[in-house]
Amino acid sequence: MRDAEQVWFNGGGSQVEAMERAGAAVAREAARFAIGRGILMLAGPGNNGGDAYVAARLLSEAGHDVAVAALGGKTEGTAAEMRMRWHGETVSLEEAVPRPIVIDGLFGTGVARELTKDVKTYLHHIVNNAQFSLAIDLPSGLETDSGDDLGAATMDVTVAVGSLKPAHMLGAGLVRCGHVLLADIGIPVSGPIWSLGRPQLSAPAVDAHKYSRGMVLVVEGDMPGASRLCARAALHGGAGYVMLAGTGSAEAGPDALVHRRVEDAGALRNALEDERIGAVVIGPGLGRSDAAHAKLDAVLESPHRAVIDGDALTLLGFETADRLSRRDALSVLTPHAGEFGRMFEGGEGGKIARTRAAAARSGATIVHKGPDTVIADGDGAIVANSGSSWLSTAGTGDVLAGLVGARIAAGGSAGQAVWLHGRAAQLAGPAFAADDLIAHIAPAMKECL
Ligand SMILES: NC(=O)C1=CN([C@@H]2O[C@H](COP(=O)(O)OP(=O)(O)OC[C@H]3O[C@@H](n4cnc5c(N)ncnc54)[C@H](OP(=O)(O)O)[C@@H]3O)[C@@H](O)[C@H]2O)[C@@H](O)CC1
Ligand SMILES: Nc1ncnc2c1ncn2[C@@H]1O[C@H](COP(=O)(O)OP(=O)(O)O)[C@@H](O)[C@H]1O
Ligand SMILES: [K+]
Repeated sequence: MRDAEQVWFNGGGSQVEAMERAGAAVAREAARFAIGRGILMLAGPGNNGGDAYVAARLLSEAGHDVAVAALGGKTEGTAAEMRMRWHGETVSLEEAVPRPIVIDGLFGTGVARELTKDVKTYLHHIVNNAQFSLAIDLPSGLETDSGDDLGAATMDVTVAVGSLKPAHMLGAGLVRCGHVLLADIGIPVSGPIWSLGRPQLSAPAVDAHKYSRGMVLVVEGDMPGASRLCARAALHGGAGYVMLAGTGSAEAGPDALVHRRVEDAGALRNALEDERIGAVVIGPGLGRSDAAHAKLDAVLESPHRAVIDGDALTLLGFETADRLSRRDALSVLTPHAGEFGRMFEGGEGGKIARTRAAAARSGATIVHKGPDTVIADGDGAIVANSGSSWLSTAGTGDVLAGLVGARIAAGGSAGQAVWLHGRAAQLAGPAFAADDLIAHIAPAMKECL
């Protein structure tokens, strides 16, 4: 957004115009929710405060009862001009009395440090005593690029100005922003970060056969239940043929699953000679023994697309970037936060920046899981909110790994799998077990055809 604004200003766009549009968008949304109730506008010293003064003026002109609570501090440039154009009631933040509607324009993308104790106390008091709260661009005290909480209050609605910022989809932002509305202010925005939308999938071609649909080999581990969840998810994720390679019982269904007896890494290498394999999944329930490590080596040395999950990620540890950058075929890593930390220590910035850096170092696609899943590769990053915190139950990661295997075996993407996984969870409703999620993959897929 900062870059887009700069390009727009360089091309003759004016800051006054941008701020008028931002303030107008905020006023429009606030008016819809205010329905005649008194409004308290919190205005900070920067451009976020500038937007607030514009919105206050427009709402007041439209007949709303508006008071401004201003935070001290030096206001300069366009924001100072907007402050001067406001002629209504103004008090200091300390003097402000809560009103039914609060609009928070203290800080936006320019928040630079923790809110002071005083500012935080006033802000929370006013927001908590309002009937409805709306943040301009970001809840004040939410760090833009990471979603880290520097003292923000929890808002009902946030009006994102011009484009979503990472904090609208990451970390504490998931709770603090409330419902996020996007206001177009006529500044074209493009960049390497997107939010995940519903994918467009197609039914198999008329002349499809099981191998052309995508064949997935799942390496069975010490915990065969995890591997089976993964293999079943691959079957329902659209794969034409799913083989479970290990020593577990073939009696544990489903019958459509092909069991191949694979005792050790040598036998796995033989199985991997099959050129029809579209993707290999290793990691769910794998275990961390030497035998597991040898199987992982066999997969990494194979020419197949690979999904690397769970224990396999921990086995790779800090060697991940080195090992994977030597692979020619696509590798998709699916770590949760703990596994990510065991592979890529430290790193600068928020989750998006750290995941992109890891993808660049390893040459892999990285699905960095959590309520704010970040999918990064050399082209950029996609952020996905699954929309179901019920996913926080054992085994759902195994289901995701199988889905990723099915999608990439069919020439699709990890993003498709993440969307299907999240949507299946929404359709499954509350308190499901990972097994139950699988039955909801097909209905989720139906929405994409
Ligand atoms: N660019 C544009 O034209 C457009 C921008 N737009 C709007 O501008 C917003 C970005 O504005 P911005 O860059 O001025 O930053 P902003 O969020 O107002 O905060 C900076 C001010 O706060 C202060 N401050 C920071 N942290 C603090 C703390 N913890 N405690 C106390 N003070 C603190 C900081 O002071 P300093 O750090 O210098 O001491 C500075 O004075 C953006 O979110 C959108 O709403 C739209 O109008 C569209 C056009
Ligand atoms: N609070 C949450 N909200 C949304 N999705 C979540 C949440 N917690 C976990 N998930 C998702 O659930 C899955 C859990 O995977 P993982 O942690 O590997 O679990 P397991 O290893 O038990 O299968 C991931 O897809 C993750 O993104
Ligand atoms: K704000």
